[in-house]
Parts: sequence; C-alpha cells; structure tokens
Amino acid sequence: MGESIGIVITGASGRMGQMLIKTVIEREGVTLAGAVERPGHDWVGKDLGVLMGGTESGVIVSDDPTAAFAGAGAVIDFTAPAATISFAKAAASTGTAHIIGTTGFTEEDLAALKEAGAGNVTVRAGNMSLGVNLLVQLTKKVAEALDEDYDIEVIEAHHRRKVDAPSGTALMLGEAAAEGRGVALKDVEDRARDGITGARERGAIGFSVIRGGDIIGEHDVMFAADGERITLRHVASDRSVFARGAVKAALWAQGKDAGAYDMMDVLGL
Ligand SMILES: NC(=O)C1=CN([C@@H]2O[C@H](COP(=O)(O)OP(=O)(O)OC[C@H]3O[C@@H](n4cnc5c(N)ncnc54)[C@H](OP(=O)(O)O)[C@@H]3O)[C@@H](O)[C@H]2O)C=CC1
Ligand SMILES: O=C(O)C1=N[C@H](C(=O)O)C[C@H](O)C1
Repeated sequence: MGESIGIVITGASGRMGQMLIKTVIEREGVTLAGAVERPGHDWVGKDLGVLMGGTESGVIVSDDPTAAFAGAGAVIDFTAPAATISFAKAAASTGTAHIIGTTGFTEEDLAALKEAGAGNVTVRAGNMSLGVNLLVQLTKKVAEALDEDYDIEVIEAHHRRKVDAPSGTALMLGEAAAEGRGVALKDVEDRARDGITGARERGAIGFSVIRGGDIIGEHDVMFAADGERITLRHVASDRSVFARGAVKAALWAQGKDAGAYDMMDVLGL
C-alpha cells in the first residue's frame, strides 16, 4: 500500500471546510494533518474531532499556517481572497502544494496570488466538481459551433450567504464561451442590467445572479436564437462534489513540477 498524503484544511469551520474535513477523513490514501482558522477564532486550540461532534482526533486547530503546513503534502483552501493570498505565501515557504477553491478574486488579487505562490505547485479552480469542468468544455464547444445569432447568457444561483458575484463557476463558463467565440470575455461581458439598458448587444455574454436560501450551486449556459434555445445546465445538490475534486487535486499535485495548474490539468480534460 502507498504512503498516505497529509492534508491541511484552512477555513476549517466553514461550509466547505467542514465538508473537506469529512471527505479527507473518509478517503483512503489521505490523512488529516492539520486545520487552520484565523487568530481569535473560537475553534483555535480545540480538537477537531470534538468540534465536529465526534471523539478526539488529535488534530488541534491552529492559527499558525506555516507551522500547520510544514510536513504536509497539500493544503486545501476554500476561504476568502485575502486569506488565500497569505496562505499561498506560507504554502510556498513550506513547499506544500496549495489547492485553491476560493473565488471572488480581483485582477490585482490574482497578480498577488501568482507572486505569493511562485515556485510552488498550485491548483486553482472556481469549481472543483467533475460535472462543472465537463460543462466548461461543452460550453466552449457549443460556442465554437454557433455564431452570434445565438445570444449567450450565464445564469447562476447560490445560497443567501455567498459573498461574491458572479460566482467563480459562472466566470469560468463565461471565459469558456468567450474562448469558443474567439473573443476576450472582458470585451463582451454584460454583468449588470438595470433600467433602460437599450437592446441587447450582438455578441455580448450576459450574466444573471440569484441568491437565496440554501441553494448549493446551479449554473445554466443559455444559447438563445430566434426560434430555438439550447441550455447546458449543472446542478450541485451536495458540497461533497467540490470536496472530492479538491482531494483528487491534492493527490494529483504530489511530485508535480512547480507551476499554476487548474482542474482541467487534474482531470485530463
Ligand atoms: N471551487 C469550488 O469548487 C468551490 C468554491 N467555493 C468557494 O470557497 C470559499 C468558501 O466558501 P464557504 O465554505 O461556503 O464559505 P464560509 O464562509 O462558510 O467559510 C469560509 C471560511 O474561511 C475562513 N476565513 C475567511 N477569511 C479568513 C482569513 N483571513 N483567515 C483565515 N480564515 C479565513 C472563515 O473564517 P471566519 O468564519 O472566521 O470568517 C471560514 O471558516 C468561497 O470563496 C466559495 O465561493 C465554495 C464551494 C465550491
Ligand atoms: O460559494 C459557493 O457556495 C460556491 N462557490 C463556487 C463558485 O463561486 O462558483 C462554486 C460553487 O458553485 C459553490
């Protein structure tokens, strides 16, 4: 049997943090090597097993990322942009692969993230599920096949607590549609419509955002023409799909050359 890979989870108390901890504990070939929360957080200094309603696990939640990452094979990070940039620096200093699910980065954040993670193995994706990454490829293919008679609209729905919009997934889908069309998303995106907007611009890629209740994540890409409409859809009904993808990425990252990778690399799509 091969060696088990130690994994550290940041944002351990979060929706994804807790799902990732469960996934790592249940999955063969990986071991929960640590958990991180911010200084002053209620969970710091306590046993993770007890915090999650079980028995003692021996994993104590830390507020020191560098100490927690040292010796681990990977850190899986679904937190917030500023936190992820600082975790990138810590992970690069300990040579721990950094698996990033965080969304909501600005262009400036992405430049800072690249600098912070230089020399390390990083895998970043706005959505780590197999289904969404397939949808991204399908979106690119359909956009390639259709001309601008087909208006492209990306529609996403998430729970009421999500803080960034459009979702990271919606932006991946928009990028794929733009790539299929041979244009840059920033030149054609239409993110907010309100008031007398004027008629839709030919070639625009529109985004619509729904926030409500406990919706885990739903994404549609609509290609709407006169007389017909095609809709590609993904519905996540359980956060475990994201967590399983992240653990797959952590395993894939072991022994890879330093570089910035994404889930297409991991899944071979
Ligand atoms: N790529 C993918 O497949 C997916 C990505 N996501 C993304 O993952 C991120 C987290 O989502 P979710 O779990 O729902 O969010 P939550 O708000 O439930 O969890 C975020 C966690 O990160 C912690 N955190 C935030 N800022 C810091 C900081 N500066 N230092 C240390 N910890 C920090 C929070 O701690 P505190 O409570 O103290 O703020 C919290 O524990 C979002 O960006 C979301 O879009 C979500 C699902 C799938
Ligand atoms: O915040 C979430 O919950 C999710 N965020 C990711 C995104 O922004 O696309 C992925 C998933 O849809 C859930």
